[in-house]
Amino acid sequence: MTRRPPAVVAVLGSGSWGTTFAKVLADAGESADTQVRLWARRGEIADEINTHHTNSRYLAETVLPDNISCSTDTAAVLDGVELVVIAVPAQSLRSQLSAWKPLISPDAVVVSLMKGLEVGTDARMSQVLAEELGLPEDRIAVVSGPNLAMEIARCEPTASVVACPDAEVATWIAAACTATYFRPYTNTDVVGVEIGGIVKNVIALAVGICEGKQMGDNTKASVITRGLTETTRLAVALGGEPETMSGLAGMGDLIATCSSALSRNHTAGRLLGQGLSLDEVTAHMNQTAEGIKSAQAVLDLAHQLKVYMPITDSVVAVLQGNLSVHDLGPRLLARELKSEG
Ligand SMILES: NC(=O)C1=CN([C@@H]2O[C@H](COP(=O)(O)OP(=O)(O)OC[C@H]3O[C@@H](n4cnc5c(N)ncnc54)[C@H](O)[C@@H]3O)[C@@H](O)[C@H]2O)C=CC1
Ligand SMILES: O=C(CO)COP(=O)(O)O
Repeated sequence: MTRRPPAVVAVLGSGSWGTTFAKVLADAGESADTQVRLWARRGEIADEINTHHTNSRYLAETVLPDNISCSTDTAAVLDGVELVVIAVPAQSLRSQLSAWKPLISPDAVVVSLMKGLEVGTDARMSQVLAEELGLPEDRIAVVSGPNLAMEIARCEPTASVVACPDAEVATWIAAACTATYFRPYTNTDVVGVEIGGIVKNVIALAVGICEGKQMGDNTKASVITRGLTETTRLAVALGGEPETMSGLAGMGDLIATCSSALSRNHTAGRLLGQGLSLDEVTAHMNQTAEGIKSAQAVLDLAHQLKVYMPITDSVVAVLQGNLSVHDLGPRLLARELKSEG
């Protein structure tokens, strides 16, 4: 029997992607009169959304649907909700879950939109959710793909992946976020989908550095391609499927993120390539570039699993100040010759 759509959906996190995905859910559920409750940390964000149906700090002049409400009252946002979507910076997730756990319905499905590895534990966001909320894995899902928020806020068409070990749960979530401009595919490979979304941010830093140094398309294409190779190595070592990496959550997101000035990770890399220090880049960014903090965790996982990730290794060396952006290319090119595989 097909499960009915959720009457109410909660989205925790009113940044660019949380607000945009709330719009996707609201547009998808318009005919079913779905109500989307968005949680904001700051009252002024909630007031603007409820009054003007905009979130100008993150989405400029995008007008949000009327079936989105926003509140700083987490209990009110989560009350009785069966589908909870979380879109906060990865490094902030765990510290908030202890307060959120008693407010989340015991039968809720929780979806992560986050693309980071937790510093210190190297844990994926779905793992953090399972640990802190005590939910079975078939009630935790991930959405990831070529999903630059600003383009989606403008209703520019894209596809994405909803991953959950339970295919029926993935299908139920996908139905709840299917809009005329947003086409979610389903996958049961949570590991592969998450790793694709996490490591592409690190590769995007490298491609951004190439951009900042005004290197050519051949160079960037080579970094993107070899970046997909090392991403796939890590995903498979963690139990992911190689096919997932040639899909939307792997190659798709890598292409979008490494090609777009909208990408915060690509932008951070470009600024590094132009000679800014990491502190200067961080001060310049008013949004989250997950790759900056996740890169070391990705490399830690690679070392633990004996997975060779030379691009990630070089990005970490740059971020740590142990490698100049001018030496990143030569370091990668000077390695011993080997087969492409
Ligand atoms: N923006 C995009 O195009 C996309 C972002 N994502 C992922 O979505 C996740 C959320 O990122 P964005 O919405 O882009 O971030 P953002 O930088 O646009 O907004 C961050 C949001 O988190 C809040 N925040 C910051 N620190 C916090 C803390 N310590 N506790 C609670 N909330 C805090 C901010 O107030 C803001 O509402 C990230 O993991 C990102 O990789 C995934 C796909 C697309
Ligand atoms: O994940 C994203 C696109 O799919 C957004 O990328 P950035 O976090 O680099 O902006």
